[in-house]
Amino acid sequence: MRESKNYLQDLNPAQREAVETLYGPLLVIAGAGSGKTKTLVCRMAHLVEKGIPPEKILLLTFTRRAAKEMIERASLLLKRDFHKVTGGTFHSLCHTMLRQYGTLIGYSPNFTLLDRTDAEDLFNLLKTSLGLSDNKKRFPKKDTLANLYSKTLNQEKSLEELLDSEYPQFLEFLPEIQRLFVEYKIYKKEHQLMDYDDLLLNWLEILKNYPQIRDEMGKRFHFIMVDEYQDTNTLQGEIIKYMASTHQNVMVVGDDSQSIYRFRGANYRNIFDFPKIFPQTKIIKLEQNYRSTQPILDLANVIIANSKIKYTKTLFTLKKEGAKPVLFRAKDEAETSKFVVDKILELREKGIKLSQIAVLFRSAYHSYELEVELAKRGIPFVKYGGLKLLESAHIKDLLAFLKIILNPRDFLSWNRVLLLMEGIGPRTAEKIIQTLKREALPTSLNRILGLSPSHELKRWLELYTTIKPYEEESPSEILQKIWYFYEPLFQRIYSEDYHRRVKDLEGLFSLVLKYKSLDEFVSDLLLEPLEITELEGETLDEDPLILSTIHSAKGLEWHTVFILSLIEGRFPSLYSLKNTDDLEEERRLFYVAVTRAREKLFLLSPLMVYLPGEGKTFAKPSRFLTELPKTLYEEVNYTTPEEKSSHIKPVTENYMNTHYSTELSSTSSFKIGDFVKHPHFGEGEVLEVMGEKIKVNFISKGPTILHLKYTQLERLL
Ligand SMILES: Nc1ncnc2c1ncn2[C@@H]1O[C@H](COP(=O)(O)OP(=O)(O)OP(=O)(O)O)[C@@H](O)[C@H]1O
Repeated sequence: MRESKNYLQDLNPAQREAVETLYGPLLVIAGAGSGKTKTLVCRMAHLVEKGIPPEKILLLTFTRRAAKEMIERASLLLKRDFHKVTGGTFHSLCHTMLRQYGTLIGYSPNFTLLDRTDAEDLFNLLKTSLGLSDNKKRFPKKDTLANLYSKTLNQEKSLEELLDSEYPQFLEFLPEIQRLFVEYKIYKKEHQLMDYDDLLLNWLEILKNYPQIRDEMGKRFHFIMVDEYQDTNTLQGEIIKYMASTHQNVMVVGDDSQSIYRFRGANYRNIFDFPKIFPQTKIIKLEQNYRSTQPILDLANVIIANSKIKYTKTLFTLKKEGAKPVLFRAKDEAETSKFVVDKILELREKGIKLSQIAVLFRSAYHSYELEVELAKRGIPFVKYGGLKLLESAHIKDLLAFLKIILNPRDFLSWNRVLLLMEGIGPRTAEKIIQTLKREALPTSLNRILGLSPSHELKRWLELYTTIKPYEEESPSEILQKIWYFYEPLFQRIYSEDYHRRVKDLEGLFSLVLKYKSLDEFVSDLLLEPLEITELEGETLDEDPLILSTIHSAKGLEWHTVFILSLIEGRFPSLYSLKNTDDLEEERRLFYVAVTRAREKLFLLSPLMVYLPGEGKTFAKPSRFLTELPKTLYEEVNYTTPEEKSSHIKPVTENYMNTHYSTELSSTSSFKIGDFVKHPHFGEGEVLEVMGEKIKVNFISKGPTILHLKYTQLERLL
């Protein structure tokens, strides 16, 4: 919805108060769909209307795209240019500031950013050089080490405490891990590298130790606004404290019930601690929801009412009418997919655009079955939240080339680049790197060429020494040159699927055209990794249906929302079941999913799912479903349109229970002597039937007791 010129009059009293409170600390607790984005946009416009120059405003958001959109909306509102507002993520702010002020702590302006996999590779490298990978087979792997390191910084826990609670099997390696972490820090500093956490840590260090920088920041950004405050981490909370210390003009907006990034270090307590850091804080709650109908909100309110710590708020709406959310418990995922696709087609016939419908899920793989069905029935869709572009090897290759152009001392990237070349293995790569460490290019050119006869190395070094990233060449010209060199290597290395991969590269080539500096291009790619779908840009006849993980659906809304796989072990996810805090986060995730729907909500919970190694297995309905009073939703039975003309019928008794028990009794009708087949253990003979349990003598593993409820056996004779 576009704001009108009389934007203040469009606001409700709470929103208006938030917009008109310009000075001092302000905490806005905004329920889902209560107009927090609208409030931020209007406040930004109001600041400028009151004479504040846009360059004095800092807007921190969860994604760069969100900041850009808000700034555009504010400028439309006042019909004024807002491009001087500084908007972006915490990481991008810190990155910009460190390029400018990093020299204070020993970093040159062209330091290199390490993404997560680079950080893991560095751990591997150091592990080998410290001799920790050879003898100690059970030493933690590189991803565990990177994860642990990041957690020690973000969770205010010592390494020992973290190991004790999460990886007790590695406690015996405490001194070695500690040493590794020290080496990791030294290496980064020596080679001008910063990982994602360093961006926050280093900027915070400068803010803490240099009062003159705090003053400078206070003058530069006289008004600070932070969106999605519930998903900031402890370091980000501290950065805000220092950035606003001279004037305290800081507004943060968030919804504690929508905090879903704990697993990445977010600390939802930040929102509760804000008034402690800024004792003058004014708190405003936004509780009127403009998005969903009352029946959807009733469900959402019950879900979150069970949360342990929260700012109590109850969402209400003036949209009282509306259909109750629908629960459908299909026989299996195939039936779920058919149901979802039939409903989507029905909605499309009623005039709802596909792009106004979203299918949400906890993990990207939950939609695989549905994707097949959609493809079969010719429904166009895009999927968000899957693989990030940066995780694909070919993009990492290209980035490595760009990174060594920007920072010749980025030896991690040198290593990747060298290993791509024919005739160069790890030992030669190491020799070349040692030479480069002693003597930079082009002086060391002949010495390096003497280390390997590889033609590709020769071609690369000749090209490398001619590229001048900080002078006349544009980022797109540089990328073209690299591609010219890399293309034959790319076709050789990825010979099986380079046709598919080349599509991502095409996207990258169109993206680079927008950039004037190579440094900015590389930093942006690393700071906000694009999803593959964002680059595909295929032209379709019709806007596609949205498939998305719930994390990627944050902040968005659709006419109709389907939520898949509401079963134990999937949603809530398996890893969360042991820990109350993780389980709480899953609940909030469910709340986020439900509150994305404007008019219609479908909850899907199949009775059986396919588990690798287990075959088809009975599924337990999600605890989030069983907690809900039955009056809040309508459970439906379903037969496909081919089977019946009226395809949805309300269920009179509890469909799930009856259906479930019939399946059970039919499976328990085995008798002694039956030959059966198990998807994992293979064939065997029934020795004993004990109620819901059965004892089978498998050819592969001998007598085994199985629980019929959780296993799938097929009778062979
Ligand atoms: N005062 C208002 N009058 C009419 N519509 C409003 C008002 N405030 C917000 N809306 C509408 O409500 C919807 C939700 O608003 P918005 O996206 O700003 O919510 P949000 O708080 O950011 O949601 P969430 O946190 O759930 O993502 C939008 O369509 C917006 O235009």
